[in-house]
Amino acid sequence: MQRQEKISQVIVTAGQMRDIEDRIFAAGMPVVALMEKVAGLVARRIQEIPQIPCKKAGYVASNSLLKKGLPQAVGSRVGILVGPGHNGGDALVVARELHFRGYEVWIYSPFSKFKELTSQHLQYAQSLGIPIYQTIEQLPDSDLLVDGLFGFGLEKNLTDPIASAINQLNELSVPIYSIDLPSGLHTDTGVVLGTAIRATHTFCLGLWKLAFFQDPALEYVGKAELIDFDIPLADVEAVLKDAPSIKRITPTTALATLPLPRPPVTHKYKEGHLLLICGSRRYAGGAILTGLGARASGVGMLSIAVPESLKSLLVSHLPEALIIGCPETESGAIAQLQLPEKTDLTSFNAIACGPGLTRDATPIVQEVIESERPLILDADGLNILAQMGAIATLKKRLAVTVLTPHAGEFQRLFPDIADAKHDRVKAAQEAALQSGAVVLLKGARTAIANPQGAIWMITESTPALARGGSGDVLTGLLGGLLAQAATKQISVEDIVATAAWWHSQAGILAAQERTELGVDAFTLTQYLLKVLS
Ligand SMILES: NC(=O)C1=CN([C@@H]2O[C@H](COP(=O)(O)OP(=O)(O)OC[C@H]3O[C@@H](n4cnc5c(N)ncnc54)[C@H](O)[C@@H]3O)[C@@H](O)[C@H]2O)[C@H](O)CC1
Ligand SMILES: [K+]
Repeated sequence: MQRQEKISQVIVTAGQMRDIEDRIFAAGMPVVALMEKVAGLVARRIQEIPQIPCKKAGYVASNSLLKKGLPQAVGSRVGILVGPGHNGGDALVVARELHFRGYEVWIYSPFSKFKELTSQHLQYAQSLGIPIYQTIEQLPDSDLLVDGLFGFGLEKNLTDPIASAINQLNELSVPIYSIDLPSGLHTDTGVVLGTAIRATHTFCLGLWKLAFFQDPALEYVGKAELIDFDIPLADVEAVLKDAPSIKRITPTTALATLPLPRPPVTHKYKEGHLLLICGSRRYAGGAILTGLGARASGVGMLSIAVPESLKSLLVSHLPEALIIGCPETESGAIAQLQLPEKTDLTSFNAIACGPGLTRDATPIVQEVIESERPLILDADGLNILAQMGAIATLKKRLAVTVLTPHAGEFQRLFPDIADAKHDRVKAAQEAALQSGAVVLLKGARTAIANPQGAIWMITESTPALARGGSGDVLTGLLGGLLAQAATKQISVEDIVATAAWWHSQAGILAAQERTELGVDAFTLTQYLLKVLS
């Protein structure tokens, strides 16, 4: 794999980034030189992005310049927000470079103490005649702001005057480009420390920081871009070797698994046999959507257990599947798993259980949990598991379990684990460690954790997927892939991460073609294969 691809898959905490940086400095790279290099790259990127100056400037960007995306120094007034640490130092190098490129630059910095290097850059900027303001009221109009207030060194809540200054700067209708991460976000949890810059664009330096993929940060980072400044892979590997890895799923990693390879000579049972257990009289549609998700996975054989009264409906939607009509409760839930003759749960390579079951199907969920087959639990499968006591029940399982909760289901499953909304990555990690299951925690950015503490992040998604039934599609898709993986030597974690990536990409593609409003769960099933074609 190419260095750049490897670098783009890594996600680090603030502590790990600092350790990597320390190794580079210890090896002889001067701090000054690194700052110069990094901030130089940022300054160049800022010049490449076409600016649309604010109307008050009385300057209208020429269309031809915008179309060509050419740098546009003349008329661009740039405000540089400078903090006390090295993030501020980066910003001052950017200020100096833009000044020399003909931009009209001013600096805002309400601090009186700076780190040594930052202080030197500030002094030089002043000597160049770049105006420096300490109060927000003094600031002139600008077409663009560059945010270098805080980077990964911020740990405490922001207070006034800086907090109210940030709030006022956010109110200006001026694009804000943040250096490393929007000032005010916690680098690891993405939590807003009092207040934070709402960036239009963020240049993440060197390696992706965890905050970029935590739900609370998403509305602050804008368009995020990694600025690769040639960190040696050996330093990254040395720092991360003993820590549980956190990896982004990129198209390269997902497409290394998809489409699952098929030998030229095979038969349907060699390509995986999946049992879906889903649906009730009340929630019939969920069973269809789960089945359609499984269909897109290419699974060799699909059996779907539903309440008897849903059988003909399922047959009409999924003629290729074996539909197993089961005796039902008065409420219309599956009362008993009545598998065809000569079949028992060991006949299946994987079982996916939950969508649309209702809680009346408790005995069925108990039965599959006791089986020794790879099992995916979703929706009511998770709610029933929560009632049974998730951790104690899962620990007894002899085969792999994959849980696919959203934050609410997660809380019911693992009430003693810290709030999944606060630090989703840590929450998923803890749940997997304690239960021995693979945990896929759904959210704006899905996190997947295995019992060894490793994490996979789905870093691209769309709010179009926040819609009833889209989780059912994922469960079917994942089930189909898991059943096939059993014969193909692919790890469960890779399969789970791949399924989640595929599902998100289908949502993104469908939203591009049909708008975010046009991605109902049935439509989503129709876009799954388009992602691969
Ligand atoms: N990672 C790299 O390889 C490179 C990073 N660079 C840049 O450096 C920053 C990190 O710099 P650091 O000085 O460690 O931290 P910050 O600039 O984020 O700020 C810390 C600074 O702020 C003070 N402080 C902390 N919390 C508060 C608060 N709530 N209120 C007020 N002041 C606060 C603290 O005392 C420190 O003085 C990284 O993000 C990059 O932008 C390099 O330039 C290049 C290589
Ligand atoms: K920043």
